[in-house]
Amino acid sequence: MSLAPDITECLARARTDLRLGVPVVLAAHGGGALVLAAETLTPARLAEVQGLPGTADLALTARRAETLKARPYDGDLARLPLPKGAETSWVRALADPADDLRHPMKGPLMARRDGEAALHRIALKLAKTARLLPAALLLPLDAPEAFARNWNLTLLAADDAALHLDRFSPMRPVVSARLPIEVSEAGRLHIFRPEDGGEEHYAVEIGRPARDTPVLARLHSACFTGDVLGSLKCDCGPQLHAALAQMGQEGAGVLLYLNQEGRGIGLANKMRAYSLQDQGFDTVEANHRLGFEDDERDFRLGAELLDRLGFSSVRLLTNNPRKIAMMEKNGIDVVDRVALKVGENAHNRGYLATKASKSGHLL
Ligand SMILES: Nc1nc2c(ncn2[C@@H]2O[C@H](COP(=O)(O)OP(=O)(O)OP(=O)(O)O)[C@@H](O)[C@H]2O)c(=O)[nH]1
Ligand SMILES: [Zn+2]
Repeated sequence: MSLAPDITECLARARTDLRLGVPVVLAAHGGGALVLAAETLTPARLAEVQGLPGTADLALTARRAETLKARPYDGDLARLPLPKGAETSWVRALADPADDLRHPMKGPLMARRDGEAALHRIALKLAKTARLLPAALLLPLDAPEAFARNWNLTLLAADDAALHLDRFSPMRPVVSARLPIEVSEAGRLHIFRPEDGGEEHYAVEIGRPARDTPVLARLHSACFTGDVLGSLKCDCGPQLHAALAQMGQEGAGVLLYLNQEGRGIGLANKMRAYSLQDQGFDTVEANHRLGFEDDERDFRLGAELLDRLGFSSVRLLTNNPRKIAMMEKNGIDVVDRVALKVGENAHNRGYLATKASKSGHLL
């Protein structure tokens, strides 16, 4: 047992560093890279990078690259060499689609074909899991360990980082307590905390659901705008309340409140997507223009929490077939799908139609 942080803990530190604008260092066999998140890049740090030997690359996801008409030669990402004397505004304009329509001509952008993209891939995953824009600046380093030590930067072994970024973090129960709520006086709230320092997630148990029969269950992804503010742009608020009400009526159920805001891109990025939707893009196109996939959520989480609570089979309240498939794949038997069609209005009609036509939601 060592007092030093392990790779999971170093990854958590790295995410915090990137959110602050502090660079991190990736070490690979025979070299490495300095990584800075595009969203938090400052002119001072960019100038430091430009004063170092070598040329930095801006790594963008293939989704963002396609919008910018840059070739994603690496398949899932593109590497764009930082032009000499480029300012943070160049990086920002490529990373953030806010001004795409006002200033469409950003290119021609010549993506790199030579060299390796493994470190760039790790950097983009780090930026995504830090809930930042998925774009990062990488400068090759000959001696990453010495560089990190010299500048007091978080150092990550690239192989370990790649492995752990794809791994699902175990969830630990923290506490549970009685919580009488409107739909049922017999409510109980459980708090779970992931070992990787990520967001906590919650489970609301209604009544005393038996563990040996299928439980009425809802996997609800956090939506601050819908759940709390009553936003009319989506159906989340009405779905949350209808699910709880049905559990109250039946006297038993479990609602998982998963902190995967904005289908896993975070609230700031969701608001960026809303801003793009005001420019005429639908919910899926907006995610793509930002550089994200349609849905960045990991539903292994829901299965893990149900398992932790002792449930192995559910009647799932959802219109999303992916949720059903992920439950089945991860050992939870979905004996029934219970449709949850509530809250359609003039503002969210297009959004619901897009979810049905592009994301396969059941009507
Ligand atoms: N990125 C993005 N996320 C959105 C948008 N509108 C709503 N969301 C998020 O979408 C998620 C909706 O989650 P769920 O309620 O689980 O909905 P679902 O996947 O459609 O599945 P069911 O409701 O079970 O049918 C929440 O995390 C919302 O914050 C949007 O336009 N863009
Ligand atoms: Zn919502």
